[in-house]
Amino acid sequence: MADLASRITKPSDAPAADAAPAAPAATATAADSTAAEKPIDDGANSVGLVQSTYDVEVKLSDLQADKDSPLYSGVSSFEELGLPKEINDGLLAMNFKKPSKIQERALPLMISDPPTNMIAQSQSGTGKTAAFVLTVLSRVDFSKPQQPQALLLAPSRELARQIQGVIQTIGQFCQNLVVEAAIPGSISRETGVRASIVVGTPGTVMDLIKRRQFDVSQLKVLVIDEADNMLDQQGMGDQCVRVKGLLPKTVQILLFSATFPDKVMNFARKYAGNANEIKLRHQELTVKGISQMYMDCPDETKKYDVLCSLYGLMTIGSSVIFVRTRDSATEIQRRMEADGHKVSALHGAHEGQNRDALLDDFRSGRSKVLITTNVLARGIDVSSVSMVINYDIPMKGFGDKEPDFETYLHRIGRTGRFGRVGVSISFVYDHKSFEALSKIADHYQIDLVQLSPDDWDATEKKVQEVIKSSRARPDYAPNALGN
Ligand SMILES: Nc1ncnc2c1ncn2[C@@H]1O[C@H](COP(=O)(O)OP(=O)(O)OP(=O)(O)O)[C@@H](O)[C@H]1O
Repeated sequence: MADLASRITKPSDAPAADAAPAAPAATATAADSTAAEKPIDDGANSVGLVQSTYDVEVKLSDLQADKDSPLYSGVSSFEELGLPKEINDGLLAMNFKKPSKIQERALPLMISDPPTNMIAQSQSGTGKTAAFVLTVLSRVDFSKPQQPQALLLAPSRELARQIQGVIQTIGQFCQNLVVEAAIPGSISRETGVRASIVVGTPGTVMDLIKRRQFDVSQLKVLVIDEADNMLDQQGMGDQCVRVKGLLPKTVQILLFSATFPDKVMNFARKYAGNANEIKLRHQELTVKGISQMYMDCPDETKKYDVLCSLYGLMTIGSSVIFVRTRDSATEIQRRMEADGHKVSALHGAHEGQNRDALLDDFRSGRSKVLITTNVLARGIDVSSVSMVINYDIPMKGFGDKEPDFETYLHRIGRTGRFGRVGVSISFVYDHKSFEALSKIADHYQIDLVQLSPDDWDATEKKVQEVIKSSRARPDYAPNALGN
C-alpha cells in the first residue's frame, strides 16, 4: 500500500505550468466467457498533471521540434526519406507533415536494400503503423496486384481492419493497390486471396495457407504488429512460428510494439535474425500526455456506482472502459443501460460483423463509451478517446498474482495519441488491487494522481482540466479512418 501512496503526486510535485504537456515521460486470446480475455483470431491529492492553459498553446509542430519528444523529427519532411512520389502524396493527403522519431529512424533502415530485418519499439500512439505501412508500400510491385507480396499480422480483427484502412489511405495514389483482410469470414473460399497486401490474424492466415488459398511463394515482407504479444509462447507464438516456416526464407521480417519484455525479446531476436533494433529505455515507455490517475473505491460493489458517477466526464470526449471478462463487460453494459446511460460493449464472444459495426460506431462518435476486454487493449487508434478506465487492473493470468505491466501500458495508450492528452483512471478497491497498481507504478516509475469518490468536485476539476485541453488541440492531423 505504501508504495502506491508514495507515488501519489502532491501539488508541489506537479509540473511547472510552462512545461510541454506531451513530451515523453518515463515513458492480452479465445477464452471462455468468465476467463480473462485476450485478443485472438476470432481482444487527490494533486493538481492536474497537464494544464489546459498551456496545452492549447502547444502545437504538434512544437512537439515535433522537441528533441526529447517521441514525435521529434530531425528531417523537415517525409520527402527527405526518399519515398516514391505517390506515397508522399498519400501522406500529404493525411496531413502528415513530418515523420515522428520512430518513422524517421526506422524507415531508412527498413526501405534500404538488401532488405534487413527490424525489431522496433516506440511508445503507444507515435506512428509505428505508418512506419511499417510505408515500408510495405515501397516494396510492393503494383504491376502484380493480385500476387501476395506482403503479409501483416495483428492480434485482433479490429486491428487488422484498422491497418488495412491505413494502407488504403496512405496508398490511395498507388495505382492497382489491392489490400485484403484475412480475418474470419472475410475471404471467399472460391477465390482465395487475390491481393498484393494481406493483413490478417494468425489463425485465419494459417488456414488460408494450408487450404492453398493464399499463395505465399512471392512474399517479400512479413510485418508482425504488437509483436511481443504475438510471439508470446502462451498465446499466438506457435502460429506465428508456423506461418513463418511456410514463407520464403528471404522474407524481410519487421517486428513492432510499444513493449518488448526481455523474455520475448530473446525469442524475437531468433524469429527475426540479424535484425536492426530500435529500443526504448524502461523509463521512456509511458506517454507524458496521458495523466495517470487512480480511484480509491470503498469496496468492489461500489466500483459500479463510481463508474456511473464518471459518466458525464466520459462523454466529454470518448472513453474506453476495460474489464477483465466478457461476462462483466456484458453485465456492466446491461446495468448502465438500465440506469439510463448510453454505452456499448465489444468483446470476443460477439460475432465478427457485429464487432466491426460496434467499433465503426465508436470511431464515428455515434457511440462514445465503449466497454471492452483486452481484445481492444492494443493498437486501436481512435483519436477522440480522452479517457481510459481500468475498471479491473490488468493481471497476468488466472492465478492473478502479478499485474500485467504491458497490458496496462497498451490499455492507457488508447488515449493520448500522437501528442494529444488524455486521462487514465485505474480503479482499486482492496489490498490486492492496490498492490497490483503499486507494482505497475513502480515498474514504470510513474506518479499516479489519486481521485476520491468522496470529493466529486475535486475529481471533476482534475479530469476536466485534462480532457478539455485535449479537445482544444488545434492542429491534429485527421487519420486514415476519419478520426
Ligand atoms: N507523421 C505523422 N504526422 C501526423 N500524424 C501521424 C503521423 N504518424 C502517425 N500519425 C497519427 O498518429 C496516430 C497514432 O499512430 P499509430 O496508430 O501508428 O500509433 P502506434 O505507434 O502504432 O500506437 P500503438 O502502440 O498504440 O499501436 C494515428 O492517428 C496516425 O494517423
